[in-house]
Amino acid sequence: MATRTEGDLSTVLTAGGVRRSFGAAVVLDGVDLAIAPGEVVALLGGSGSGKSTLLRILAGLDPDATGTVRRPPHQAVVFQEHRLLPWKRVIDNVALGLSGPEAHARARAALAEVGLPDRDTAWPAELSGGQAQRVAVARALVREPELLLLDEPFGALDALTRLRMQQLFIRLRAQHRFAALLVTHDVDEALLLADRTVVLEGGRLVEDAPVPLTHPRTPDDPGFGALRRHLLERLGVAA
Ligand SMILES: Nc1ncnc2c1ncn2[C@@H]1O[C@H](COP(=O)(O)OP(=O)(O)OP(=O)(O)O)[C@@H](O)[C@H]1O
Repeated sequence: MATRTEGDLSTVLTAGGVRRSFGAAVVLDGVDLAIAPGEVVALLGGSGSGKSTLLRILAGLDPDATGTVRRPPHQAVVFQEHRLLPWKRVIDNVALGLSGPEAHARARAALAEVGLPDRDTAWPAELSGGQAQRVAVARALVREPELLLLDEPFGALDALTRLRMQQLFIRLRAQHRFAALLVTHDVDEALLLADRTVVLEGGRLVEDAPVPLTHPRTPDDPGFGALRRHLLERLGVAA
C-alpha cells in the first residue's frame, strides 16, 4: 500500500483503488474516496460489508491492504470501545503521546470541551460508558486533527447518551472544523451529522450522496424523511 502524509488544499484524505482480501474472500474491491477539509462523511453499509476494514486501512492500521491512501499529518481515530488505558488516570490518557510542558494544560482544555472538566484525576474504571467515550473524544481532539476517523463511536451507548454525544459532535465540529469519516449503522445518525453519505456494498462504494439539510437538523425535517427512505432502500431495508 502506498501511503503519503502531506498537505493538500483540496482534500484532507484521498484513497484510490483500495483492495483487501481475507483468504479467498474479497472484502474491498477497489474503493475510491476523497474527503474535503472540514467535510463530514458518513460510511454506511450492511453488517460485514467492510466498513471497519476500510476505516482501519484509511487510518493506516492495516499493512496488508493495497491501493493508495493519502492522509493528513494530524488525524485521530475513535473506536466503539473507548480503548483507554486502565492504569492511567483520565488526564494522562488524554495527554498520552503529547510532549512538552503544555501537555496537561491542553488535555485539561480538551476535557472541559467534552464536558468533563472535573474528571481529570479519575481512573477509567470510575467512568460511565458515556463519560469514557467523551474522554476518548478528548484524546482525539487534543491532537488538533484535520481528520477524525470514527468507527461506530456512539454505537455502544444508550439512546439518551447517544443523542447527547451526537449534539457534542455537532458542537465540536462547528468549533474545530475537522473533517470526519463516521462509520455508522444508524441512518438517522448519518443524516443528523454528515454532509455526505456513502454506502459500501459488494466491496465498493455504490452510493455517494450529499445531505442538503441545514443545521440544526431533526428527524422531523421535511427533507429528512425522504433521505432516510432512500438510504434504507439502498441498504436493502424496507422503509
Ligand atoms: N482479520 C480478519 N480476518 C478474517 N476476516 C476478517 C478480518 N477482519 C474482517 N474480516 C471479514 O471481513 C468482512 C468485513 O468485516 P468488517 O468488520 O470490516 O465489516 P463491517 O461492515 O464493519 O461490519 P459490522 O457493521 O458488522 O461491524 C467480514 O466478513 C469479516 O468477517
